[in-house]
Formats: sequence, C-alpha cells, structure tokens
Amino acid sequence: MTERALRLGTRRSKLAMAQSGHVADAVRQLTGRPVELVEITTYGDTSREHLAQIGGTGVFVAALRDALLAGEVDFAVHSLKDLPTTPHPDLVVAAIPRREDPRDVLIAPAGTTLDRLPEGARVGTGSPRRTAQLHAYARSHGLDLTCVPIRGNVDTRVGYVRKGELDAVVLAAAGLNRIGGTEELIGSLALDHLPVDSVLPAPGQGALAVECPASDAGLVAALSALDDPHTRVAVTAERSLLAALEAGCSAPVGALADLLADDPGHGQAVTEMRLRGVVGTTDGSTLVQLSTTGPVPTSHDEAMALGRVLADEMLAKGAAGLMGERAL
Ligand SMILES: NCc1[nH]cc(CCC(=O)O)c1CC(=O)O
Repeated sequence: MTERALRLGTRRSKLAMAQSGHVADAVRQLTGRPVELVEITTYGDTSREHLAQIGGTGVFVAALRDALLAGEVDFAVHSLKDLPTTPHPDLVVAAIPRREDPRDVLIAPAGTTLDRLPEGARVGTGSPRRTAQLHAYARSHGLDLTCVPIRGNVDTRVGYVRKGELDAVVLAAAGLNRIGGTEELIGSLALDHLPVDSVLPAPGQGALAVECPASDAGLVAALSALDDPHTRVAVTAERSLLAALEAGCSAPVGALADLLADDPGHGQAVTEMRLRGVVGTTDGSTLVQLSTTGPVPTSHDEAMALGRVLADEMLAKGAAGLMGERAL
C-alpha cells in the first residue's frame, strides 16, 4: 500500500517557503513518505500595513493553526520565536530540529559594523528587543544611533540600506541563511554578526517548530525523528524564561541557552548549559541582564525550571519594574 502524501501547510513568503522546504526534505528522508506543500494565505500576508495593529507575527501562526485544526493540512512549520509560549491544547510541537545560527546580523555598507556606525546612524528595526539592546550598546560606547521601525520582507528591508535611506538594518541570521543567496541579496553591503554579549536574540530565534494535531499519534511519532534534543532543551529554557517574564513585566526579552562542551571541536561531550536573559527599556537606559549555568536539563520540566529560576532573579533585580512593548 502506498501512503498518501503528507500535507505541509505553509505561508507563501520566501522565508516560510524555504523553512517548509527544508523540513519537507527532512521528513521525506527520515520517514520515506511523500510530502506536498499546501500554501495558506494569511490575513497578515494580505494586509501587511496593519500588521502592527493586528498583533504582529501571531497572525501567521494562527492561520496555519486554523488549517491544522480544520484538517486541511497535516502539519506546519513555524519560526519558534513567533510561537506563543502557552501550549495549544489540541496541537503538539512534534519536532524542534537542530537550530540555525541564533544571532542577529547587522547589514550595512562594507566597512560599517556595529562599533563603526556613523555618528547619528539610522538603524532599521521595529523590534523592541533589538531597539533596547542597540540603544544600550550605543549609550555604553558613546555612540549616537536612532532605531527606525521598518516592515516588509527581507528584500524590502535590505533595500533601505542599498538605496541609502538607512545606515543599516538588523535581521535574524537564521532567516538569511535559510533563504540562501545572501551574496546576491546584499550586493556590495556586508554582514556584521552581532555578538550575543551585546544583543541577545529572541527566545527560540533560529529554531523551527514542527507542529501537528495531538490526535495524530502516528504522525507525532514520525515527525519526532526530526527532533534535536539539545535544541529542544535550550529553547524550552529560553521560552520558559520568556513566559515567566511576560507574566511579571511587559518589557522586551532576549534569551539564549548555550550548551557548553568540555571537549569543543568533537561535538559530543556536552556537559553544561548556560542560560542568558535580558530585559530592558527600549531607550536602552535600563537593562537587566543575568545568566545561570548548570547541568544540561534532562527533561522538559528541568528546562522549564531553569528558565523560571533565571526569570525570578531578573524580576528581583528590577525587571518587574520595567514596562514596554512585547519583543518579536
Ligand atoms: N519576526 C519575524 C521573524 N520570525 C523569524 C524570523 C527569522 C528566522 C528565525 O529567527 O528563526 C524573522 C525575521 C527576523 O527577525 O529577521
């Protein structure tokens, strides 16, 4: 008996198609089952100008989830950083594949890096998390920079710099890497990967979530072959930190869990995990940044606990007093 093709619901954007395409290839390889992409048009795709008002990237996730729940598609791929921290009662994240580069990247004319931005530089980003950390960096380095909110796909964003309307833009490295063709995209511009010590990424940045209905146990089991346990514990701790901070304050949050190997270069001997978190005001005048290091969590509950412990310390150190926008 030939099994019918699995239907992978995807948005039409270049990034969504690239992410879904990579996961479709991996599912075909690991399960031997055919996979077809089913394009879903979301409200966010048709009314881009109102994206901020209708709730940012949450609308993209919601449309894919509706298609899953209606049985129109079998599974979907989300950028994990766009996924709400509250689990959906009828859906499971069956796999979190190995994470891409979690860093943010500054795109600017060759020779211009974060530490060499021109005086009064205008940097394109609408993310409160990036804005807070860029402003804090500028303050501590005696720089004067302004963050300018921008929208649109990657080409549009990079276009602002190519045309000289902005001095730089900040994007997630993972998105660029997944789309591919970065050289053609940026032309004579250059990439400066921002050190996470200066700009912590969004919780879950660079990771994907492969989601399907909880009722389809066979599919949950098949998709779980794509899961990377190290990525999963790391992003679980990051998202637990985010959830706890969201409950305690409304300021932008960055988080990154690193797995520390005692034998780097040989890949296997991972012994400890370091979780770093940051929360601050968008003007960069106040940042609460803390980290904790401990044994790699061996369960979902341990990873959740690590995030909560760090969040409690951050709230006690002043995060509870911060108000602001939610980070994307
Ligand atoms: N907020 C939109 C979004 N969601 C996921 C990515 C990039 C891919 C990723 O972080 O996994 C982006 C674009 C960006 O922030 O530059």
